[in-house]
Amino acid sequence: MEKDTSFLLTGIKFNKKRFAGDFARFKKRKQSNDDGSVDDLSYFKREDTEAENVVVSVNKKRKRKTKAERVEGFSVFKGSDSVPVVINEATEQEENNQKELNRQNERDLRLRKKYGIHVSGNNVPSPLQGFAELSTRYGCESYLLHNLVKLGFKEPTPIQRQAIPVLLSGRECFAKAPTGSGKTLAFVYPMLMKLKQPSKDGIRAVILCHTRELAAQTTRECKKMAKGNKFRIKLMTKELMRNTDFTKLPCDILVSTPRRLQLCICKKKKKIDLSRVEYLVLDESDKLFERSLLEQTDSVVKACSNPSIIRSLFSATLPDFVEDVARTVMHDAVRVIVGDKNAASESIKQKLIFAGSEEGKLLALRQSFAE
Ligand SMILES: Nc1ncnc2c1ncn2[C@@H]1O[C@H](COP(=O)(O)OP(=O)(O)OP(=O)(O)O)[C@@H](O)[C@H]1O
Repeated sequence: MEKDTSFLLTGIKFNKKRFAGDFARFKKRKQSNDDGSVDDLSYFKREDTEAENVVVSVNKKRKRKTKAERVEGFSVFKGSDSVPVVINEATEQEENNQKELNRQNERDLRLRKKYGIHVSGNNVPSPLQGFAELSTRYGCESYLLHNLVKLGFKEPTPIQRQAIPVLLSGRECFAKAPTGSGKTLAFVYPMLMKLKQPSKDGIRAVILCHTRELAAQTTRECKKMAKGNKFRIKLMTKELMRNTDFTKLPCDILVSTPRRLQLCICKKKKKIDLSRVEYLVLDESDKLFERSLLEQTDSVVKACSNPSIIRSLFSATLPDFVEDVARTVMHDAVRVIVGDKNAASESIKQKLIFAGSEEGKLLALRQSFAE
């Protein structure tokens, strides 16, 4: 027993003679080890390679540390060391993401400044650099891009740059931009992109306009932009109101004035169902919220009862009371303003003349018209 203990403490004294056969075999094996050609270590080698792969993106300092640890050769520690490396990698990834986000925010700010776009709201999507991004960022179908080319539109207008990404990201929106700045395309394109294909599920989008003329014009624009797809785009005419069984009307997008649509909502029979509407646009919304149209506009907004509806307000001016009323029904809306809020369009020339009196005012006006 004692002998056994000393054997453990002092190590092995190998009797070369007695174990000559084994010794010869052992020696052979040792030589092979020295050559470095033995397969036994291949498992660790493989592990080393894996460890190297893990640290590839980590900085050099950390890489050296891992190598030093590897020299000690304790695979069990190597294994546990890979945990902090992974955690560091995750932190580094987060840092990189944050840096990229900051860079993106700077790019967005620059672009907005360049085009006079002002936004407010949470996480406002980046403005479009060009129409090509409709395809790269949002997978826009080729027929829509083709229509842009046919219409001769090369670059998005400022309101289109910002309002389109907002609506495509499923956000509700207040948009204010001067007359003639391309607001129609800004709300029609995202609508067509989101609706994707015609469907028999009833009316899926409504565009409300304050006059019949504007409704007719918007319908024409909408049809031009949708060319190449079989969307059923209908204008609410007097005839349609009188003779249509709205329960059977094949229609994807309906354009109407609030008054006409309200009458169809209130019909006793064959009335219109707006409960599946996914997109509601109030064009020239400041006019739709005027006293004469407010009640009718309100009944249309209420009839569009789909909880996941996306509502948007487009207008050349955005009075505070319109925004206040609209905010009571809209969720997490983004406000997009091109130019100054409620300022006249830049294309309108303004001049201040000191007239002195009422008479002087008339004189100044006459003179101005004569110029
Ligand atoms: N990206 C674009 N590039 C060139 N022209 C465009 C672009 N987008 C729209 N337009 C054209 O600009 C004109 C004005 O557009 P639109 O009627 O949509 O303006 P709007 O802002 O809705 O004006 P309003 O306030 O009078 O309704 C139209 O003739 C339209 O075809």
